[in-house]
Amino acid sequence: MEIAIIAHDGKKAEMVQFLNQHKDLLLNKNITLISTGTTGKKVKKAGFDVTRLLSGPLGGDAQIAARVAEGKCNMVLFFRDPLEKHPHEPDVLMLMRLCDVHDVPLATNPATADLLMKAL
Ligand SMILES: O=C(CO)COP(=O)(O)O
Repeated sequence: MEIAIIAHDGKKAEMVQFLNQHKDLLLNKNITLISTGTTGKKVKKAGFDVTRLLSGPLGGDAQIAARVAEGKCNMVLFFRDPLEKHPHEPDVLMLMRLCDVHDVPLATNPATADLLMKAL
């Protein structure tokens, strides 16, 4: 299955920590990771195999949203930073909307993502 991982700047360290906590599961379950550009760079540096798309502000969220709409992406882990403003907020909302339209599991914080990992 394909899982998208995205983290705003203030949440990137938490994303890497989260992935490390679930490393065994992510490596053993035939899971493919995709991500927005800068998140992917950090995640790759931490030793994970990930397909990087464009950076969020340049359209990365929109690319992932398209994969959700096409039925290619099966889960989205999106650690948003609710305390920061983002120029591409419309793209962020579109991604979350399409997850709801297509009933694709979406976690926007580590606690929820943790529950989704338990369900895998
Ligand atoms: O902005 C983002 C999500 O909206 C994340 O993009 P980056 O991973 O490129 O920082």
